Amino acid sequence: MISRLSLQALRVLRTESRRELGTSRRYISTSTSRVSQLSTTRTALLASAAAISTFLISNALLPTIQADSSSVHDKVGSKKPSKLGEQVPDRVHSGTSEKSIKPKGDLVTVKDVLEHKEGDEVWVVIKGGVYDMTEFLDDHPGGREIIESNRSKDVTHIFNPRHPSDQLDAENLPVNVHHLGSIDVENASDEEKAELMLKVSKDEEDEQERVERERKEMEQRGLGVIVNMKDFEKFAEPLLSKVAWAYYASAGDDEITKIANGDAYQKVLFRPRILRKVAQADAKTTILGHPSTIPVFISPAAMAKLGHPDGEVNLTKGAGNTGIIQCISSNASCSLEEMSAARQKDQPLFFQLYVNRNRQTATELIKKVNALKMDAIFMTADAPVGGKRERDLRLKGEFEGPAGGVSEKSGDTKGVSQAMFAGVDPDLNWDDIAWVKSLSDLPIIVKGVQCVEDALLAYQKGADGILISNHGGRQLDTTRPCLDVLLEIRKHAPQLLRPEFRGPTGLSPAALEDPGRLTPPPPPDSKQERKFEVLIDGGISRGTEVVKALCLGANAVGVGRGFLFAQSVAGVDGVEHAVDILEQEILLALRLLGANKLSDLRPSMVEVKE
Ligand SMILES: Cc1cc2nc3c(=O)[nH]c(=O)nc-3n(C[C@H](O)[C@H](O)[C@H](O)COP(=O)(O)O)c2cc1C
Repeated sequence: MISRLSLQALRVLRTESRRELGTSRRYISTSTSRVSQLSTTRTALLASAAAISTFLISNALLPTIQADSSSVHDKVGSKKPSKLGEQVPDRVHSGTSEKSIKPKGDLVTVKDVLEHKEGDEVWVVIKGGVYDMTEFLDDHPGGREIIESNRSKDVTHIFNPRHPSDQLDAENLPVNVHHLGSIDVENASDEEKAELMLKVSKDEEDEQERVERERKEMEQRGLGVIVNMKDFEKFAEPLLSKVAWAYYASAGDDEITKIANGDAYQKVLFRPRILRKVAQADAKTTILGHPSTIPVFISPAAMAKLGHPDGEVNLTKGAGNTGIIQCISSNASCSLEEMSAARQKDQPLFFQLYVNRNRQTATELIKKVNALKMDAIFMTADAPVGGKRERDLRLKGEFEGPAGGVSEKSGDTKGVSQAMFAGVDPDLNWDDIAWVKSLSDLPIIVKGVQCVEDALLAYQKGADGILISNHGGRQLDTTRPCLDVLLEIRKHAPQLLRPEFRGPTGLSPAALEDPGRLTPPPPPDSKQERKFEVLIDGGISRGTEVVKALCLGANAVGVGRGFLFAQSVAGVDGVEHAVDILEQEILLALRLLGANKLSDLRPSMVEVKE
């Protein structure tokens, strides 16, 4: 059976297929012997290729690059270009790469591909192109099994939702993946075509039908049925594939922290003030100096394409249209270029950095982030290794290939999450803040702070702020909810907060002395030496929760899953609707609290139940 995407590829190829077949035959045999010669030096090639291997982990967004003679400590391209798209680092293949001398556009017969079902060379077909993956097998973060078990197949429909659409462009292809030419489907027999196609299991067919049906139903319902952020999750579940749902919803072990993150906000209660003019209310703020219409940013969450074909680009567009800020994941399923192209003029974008264990690769990524005019780097520090996310692990077979299909469910295959962390440096440490700073002038935020000691260290080591986060409960389970970390910082290191937020929660003597004052003045000796922002995410789904976090001194909050589900349900419209819901809820909370704007908020407006 021919997959939908392959039919599309077939149509595209029809024009190309008229090219002379003899050439491609000659080319294939040449290429085969060349690869055989290369096999003697494979070890050496793999060693150097590993240095710049890509696909997904941090470097998914990276082009393959020539070894850079400049020091990794050089600041490169950190000055903002005047126009979007300027100063993108050169994307050059290694001059020694064999594939760079392969002619493009040659036709490879289906028969040739099928003949590689056995033997040393592992070929696959993706989006009409034939690729020799042999040298890349060990570098593939999802494991070699997924490629090996689908060798000589058209794997487009496994590839697409997990990789940026420009991943196969010459400049983004890992140096050890060789593009052999275009597949000649036109001249293949029906049997050969059938053999090339991945077998779609009944389960998978049913799932595709279910997803399409649910999407249509959702379109008919319209976004009016979604009145709060939790509704997005409810409506997203039926229209997501099992794999996507498991990946988005999963958290570490028993998911205790994930649940506690949200529940913690219930112990913070408001102390509203009355009889204040609240007709005018405004939720605008700045985050790291950049304007935002609400004090909420999109926390970086990978693999948005699992939920919607346009993936993270939905988040970029939705954020741009509503004036909020997206923090892009290192493991985004759209490329940085795709998101940059969708970015509006002057739209701020933050970038979340997983530091690759190969520091040259990490350096190139930071250079690229500089050159693409991102506005801050969020260095994720709570994920030296991936958490044990069991929903995801249980579906690992389905992640790797269609259930019941040709893909073998090997014990070594990885779920989506596990595949994500293969390249991350587990030795990332406090000195690396200085290292990142040596490569970029952008503000550095340490993401994943979970106790006051580390908040203090982040300040001491020169970070420009912290994101209190436990990765949405996806890492170490039974860590405290993020709100408790904010409370601990208030108690033991209030100097990290802005002066007006260092006072006590609840009733203060100053307020009793002047009950008409909405906000007691900041303590006189509370001069902050350096601008340092305290951000928080985890379990936030309500405007009231946003306002509570702000009363307690957070500059802004991040929302991860909420936006993933919103874009899954309705793409850009879903993101815009989510921002609208949050904005309305924040404004309502402000008004009912007796405040008109975020700068009115103070700790005295809440009380914390112990
Ligand atoms: C599906 C998913 C993928 C995520 N991917 C990343 C990531 O690539 N990098 C990162 O630093 N955090 C990642 N996170 C964590 C989020 O940035 C954020 O800390 C978390 O989602 C906040 O909790 P919430 O989902 O309850 O809002 C991810 C979270 C989810 C749910």
